[in-house]
Amino acid sequence: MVRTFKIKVPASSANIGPGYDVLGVGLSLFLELEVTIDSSLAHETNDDPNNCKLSYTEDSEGYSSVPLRSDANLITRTALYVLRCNNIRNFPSGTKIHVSNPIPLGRGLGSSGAAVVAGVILGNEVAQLGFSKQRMLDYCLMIERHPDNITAAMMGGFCGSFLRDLTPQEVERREIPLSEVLPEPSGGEDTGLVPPLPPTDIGRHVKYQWNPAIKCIAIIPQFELSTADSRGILPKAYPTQDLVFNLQRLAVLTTALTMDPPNADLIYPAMQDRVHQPYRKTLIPGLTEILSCVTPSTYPGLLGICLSGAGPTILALATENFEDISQEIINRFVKNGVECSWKLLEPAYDGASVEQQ
Ligand SMILES: Nc1ncnc2c1ncn2[C@@H]1O[C@H](COP(=O)(O)OP(=O)(O)O)[C@@H](O)[C@H]1O
Ligand SMILES: N[C@@H](CCOP(=O)(O)O)C(=O)O
Repeated sequence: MVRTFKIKVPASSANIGPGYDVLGVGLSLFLELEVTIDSSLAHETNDDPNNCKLSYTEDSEGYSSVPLRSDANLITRTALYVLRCNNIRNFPSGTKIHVSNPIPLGRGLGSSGAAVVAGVILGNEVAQLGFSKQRMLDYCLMIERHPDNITAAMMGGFCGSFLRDLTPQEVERREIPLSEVLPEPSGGEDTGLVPPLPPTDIGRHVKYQWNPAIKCIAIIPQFELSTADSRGILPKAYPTQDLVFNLQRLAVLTTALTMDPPNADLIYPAMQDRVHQPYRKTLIPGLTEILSCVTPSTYPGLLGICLSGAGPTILALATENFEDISQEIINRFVKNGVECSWKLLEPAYDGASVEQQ
């Protein structure tokens, strides 16, 4: 018997200004996996971690760069981690995975978060583990250690999330180097290790309302900026007044985005940040000018503007005038030698999904 199912996971924009590592909104741009498993072969034991056939549509973002070996590709490495935590070494023989990915890589639209969520769901479906989304979040957070993209991609909508304090024993389990959590890419000796199960309820979240009149304009520069590099540039400590600056705005912003009609006089200042954007400006030409010069008073319809995730994409929240707003931001990037594309997106309210076919 052949099992076929489709996994869909939304992109996400994290931080939304002051909500560094806290806020994320799922977006209407979906990573999709078409999976086929020949269950007549599923019970065959096999020692090859690369026995599944992985392919991408030719129009997928990163088509020419993402690895197709399942112990090297982020989606399938993540799935292998879930399988191995549950005493299953590899994909069933005859597993085929065809990926369609419209989420630009390394741009601040949660491509890695979507890949990790898709991989955990894939592992859950292949092994028929019956995990809830909340339990799958634990596996995701063992791999992508900030909850904002992962939570928005898994749960959908506009989310706030935190990581709970772990017990010393859990920290010991949690602090396993990623190389032990995920199988080594091709060439690494398969140690046969069974990774410990992740602690439960590592991440907790709430889903906020979102005024549907508020649309998400993503202005996407053509250069990649890895999230790891963009996180590495941030200070390890902050002046109290900068943290208070962000906390105050975070508390106001989560409600301001639910209000009808939307109030730009509240949303625009509430989207300011002193924790990550000031330091990332050195990595993104034109960011300083764009965040300070494109305002609701110069562009009617604009509510707020910020770096999307770790960048370089700019997220502009607006109710109208989308073309003019995006063109102004594109023009300012071009003046700094950066070419861009743009997309008009909506929140993805339902998050990740699986459709049996
Ligand atoms: N659909 C995908 N398939 C395989 N790997 C992916 C996919 N999406 C993202 N990745 C991996 O994640 C990396 C980008 O992650 P990251 O630097 O966090 O940027 P982003 O802001 O897009 O999340 C890519 O270089 C690639 O290694
Ligand atoms: N809070 C994180 C969010 C990273 O989002 P991504 O879409 O760039 O992966 C950060 O700002 O580092």
